[in-house]
Amino acid sequence: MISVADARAALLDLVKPLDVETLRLADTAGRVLATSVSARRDQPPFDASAMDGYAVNAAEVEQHAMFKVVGEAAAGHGFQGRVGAGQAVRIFTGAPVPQGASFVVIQEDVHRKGDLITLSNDPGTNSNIRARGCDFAVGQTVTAPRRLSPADVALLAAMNIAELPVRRRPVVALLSTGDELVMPGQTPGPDQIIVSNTFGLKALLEQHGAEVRVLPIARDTDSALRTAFTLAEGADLVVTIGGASVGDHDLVAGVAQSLGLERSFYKVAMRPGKPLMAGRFGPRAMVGLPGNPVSAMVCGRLFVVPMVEAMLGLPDQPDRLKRAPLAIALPRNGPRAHYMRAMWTGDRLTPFDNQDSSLLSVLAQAEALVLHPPNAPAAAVDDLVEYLTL
Ligand SMILES: Nc1nc2c(c(=O)[nH]1)N[C@H]1C(S)=C(S)[C@@H](COP(=O)(O)OP(=O)(O)OC[C@H]3O[C@@H](n4cnc5c(N)ncnc54)[C@H](O)[C@@H]3O)O[C@H]1N2
Ligand code: MOO
Repeated sequence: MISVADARAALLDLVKPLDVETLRLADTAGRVLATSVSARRDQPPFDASAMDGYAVNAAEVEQHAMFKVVGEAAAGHGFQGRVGAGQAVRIFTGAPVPQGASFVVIQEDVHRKGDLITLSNDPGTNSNIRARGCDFAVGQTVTAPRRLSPADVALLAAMNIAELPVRRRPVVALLSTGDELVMPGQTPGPDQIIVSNTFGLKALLEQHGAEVRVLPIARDTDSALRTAFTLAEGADLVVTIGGASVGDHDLVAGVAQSLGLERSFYKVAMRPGKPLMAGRFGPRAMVGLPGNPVSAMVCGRLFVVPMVEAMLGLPDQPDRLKRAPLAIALPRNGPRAHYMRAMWTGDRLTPFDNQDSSLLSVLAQAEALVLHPPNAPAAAVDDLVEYLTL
């Protein structure tokens, strides 16, 4: 058995950043920017009015001052002349501030009669002008690698970048094995259950940017597994679920090795998830997840998500554990790192009583995984523990 940290390092060794593709800006949300890009313009490209009102020379602004309105500046239609002494230009939000003007008096502070305005209220000291380039200036960069948020996409649009270099999404083939499994919506036999891990992992990995292919469930025979593996052709990563343990029907390792898997490890000192396996499988990586549903999901979160991120070219961020006090005591731990499903009780964490790795109802309620390290002594109420937010 190897440690969680060694398993993580070995898994990251199996993958590398994928190719770069160019996409239209509108298709890039959630994708990972592969090369830094720079603004092609200043924003705003001119000094712009932030309010609807009247553009005047700041030196002339005082309560009761009067101006003659000589023209109009609207967004998309600037005023072409110059604002002279005693003059004002009617201006709207987003319009270029005309030459000669340096202050926008909001219309609420103005009394207008015909072409004449009087500053009826104190206009204050805020000029209501957004200086050219105050948002960003030409050449300002958005630095890669970066997963693009909706706000990033808006920023890149404003920078006039219509196409972007992004990493190809890693294709992950998910292969569930077991005679007991049927798809949701089917009628299970008396000894059967509904496959669940595939759906949880698909959701998890898609959330982190993978393109997931769900392969048909493989029966517990060598030939069914062989066929299933051939369907993973073209994937960057094959993830098997189940059949990883030591039982007579746990065939995954044997079949994969007969097809050329170079195993890099088998078994990790953790709970849940001990019978985790991984290796290089021809041109792709393979991870064999344990079948117990919580084990598969926890290993997916701790190990497969970082592999997806590495293929997307994102920097390795060893799961940054936070610390919080315990709401209940914990017994001493054995030799495996225990990732305990827990929920918040105020600002303290309460691991669930039942940590069995089959309990999806507990996992679904859990808000955090509390890490009880290998061979840790018993922990008391209010002792600080490390945790990972789910
Ligand atoms: N003698 C030993 N037995 C077991 C050991 C051990 O060390 N010695 N380890 C246990 C641990 S820990 C785990 S975890 C499991 C892992 O077993 P497998 O990876 O071989 O998984 P299966 O036996 O195929 O299934 C376990 C359990 O999970 C259900 N399952 C499987 N796949 C799915 C799926 N896609 N969706 C929903 N549920 C699934 C399956 O029906 C079983 O109930 O081994 C222990 N045994
Ligand atoms: O390692 Mo198993 O995953 O505890 O049920």
